[in-house]
Order: sequence, then C-alpha cells, then structure tokens
Amino acid sequence: MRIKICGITKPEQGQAIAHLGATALGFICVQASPRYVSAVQIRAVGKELPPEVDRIGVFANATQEEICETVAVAALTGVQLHGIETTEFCHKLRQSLPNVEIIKALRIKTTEDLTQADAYGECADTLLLDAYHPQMLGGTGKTLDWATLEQFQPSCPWFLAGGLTPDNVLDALTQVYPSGIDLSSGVERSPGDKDLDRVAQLFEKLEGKRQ
Ligand SMILES: O=C(O)c1ccccc1N[C@@H]1O[C@H](COP(=O)(O)O)[C@@H](O)[C@H]1O
Repeated sequence: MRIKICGITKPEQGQAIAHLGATALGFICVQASPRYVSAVQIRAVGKELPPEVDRIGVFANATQEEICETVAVAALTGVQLHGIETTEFCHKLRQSLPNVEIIKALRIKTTEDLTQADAYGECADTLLLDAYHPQMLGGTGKTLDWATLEQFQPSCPWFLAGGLTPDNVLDALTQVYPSGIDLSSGVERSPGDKDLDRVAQLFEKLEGKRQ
C-alpha cells in the first residue's frame, strides 16, 4: 500500500519520514496554505530523499503554466489537483506532463460526488478522496464517512485522505480498501511541522498492512 505524508516543509523531517517508510511525500504549492513551500524549497527537500520516494506537489486551481514550471524547478514526480480542475484540464495537463503522475483529488460532500470518479478515472492516473469543508481546501482533519466507501472501486488506483491519524487508520482500513493512504494534519504538531513520534506510531500500526 502506498503511504503519502503530506504538508512537508522541513528537509530533515522529509528525510526522517521517508526513512520511516513513506512511499510518497506531499508538498503544498497553494500559497494560501500555512503549509505552503516554494518550488526551490521543495527541490532542497527532494535532494535529501531516496530516489524511490515519490514527490507530489499539491495544487488548487493553478494554471497549467504554473504547474509545469513548479514541476520542472522542484523536480516533482507527481501533481495532486485539489481544486475544481475539470476533466478537460486534466487531459491537457497530461499532454504537457506525460511522465508525471496526475492525482485528482475529489472533495466528497455527498455520496453523489463519488460518481465523478468515472470521468476523472480516465484522465488521471490516481484519484484521492478527501472530506469536503466549506471554508478550507484541504488539511482540514475532517474524516469521510468510511461506511459509504465500502463499495468504492474506481477504474484506477486511489488514495484515502481526510482526517486520518495513527489512532483511526486501522478502523478506516477495515471499512475501505484504497490503494494508498494520505495523512497530513493527523501527524503534525502544528501546520507544516510534522510530529515524528506520531509518524512512527502510524508505521507501527500499519505493520503487516503494507503490501
Ligand atoms: O494541507 C493543506 O494545507 C492543503 C491546502 C490546499 C489543498 C490541499 C491541502 N492538503 C491536503 O488535504 C488532504 C487531507 O489532509 P488532512 O489529513 O485531513 O489534514 C491531503 O491530501 C493534503 O494533500
């Protein structure tokens, strides 16, 4: 199972989290977020990481030019689109970035929102389900109603996100069967400052679940 820890801002924390077993690190490229990091900062963190660890930039309603420039400067292996990007936008981005993983985040307010997975599954490599929050785009700590996701099996791989913590992750994974999980605020001391003890606890809990 893929394990993505998002909202990395400090090189030493990125390195430690990769060493603990994260398969992907996420970097928030949304300027309004308290977890924002510039492309140059991401590149500095990335230099210290093992090459097999995915480096994902998180964007929300950025232009194609902004995304492509950040991918180039920061040496990202993937982009997560966390806003209201259309399927058409995803198709165009795919043409510009043929070798970069495109992860489309869907913020789920009602179960009807899950139907979007069919259309986005055709233009994104991977989907990510996050909880809807009226004021915040992400990093909200809000969980999805996992029981409603028991039958969710899109045509492409997907991450479960939204309010996951070392305390609730096993409960989530008994109800939902994602290809990966994504955690941010659930393993933080404050926005952008990861709590390495909480991250270690997460990996202890996941022992035996990671194939
Ligand atoms: O974390 C942020 O500040 C953020 C800002 C804008 C878009 C997405 C953001 N984070 C994403 O939110 C989810 C879940 O976070 P949490 O575990 O509930 O705290 C995660 O996918 C982040 O990539």
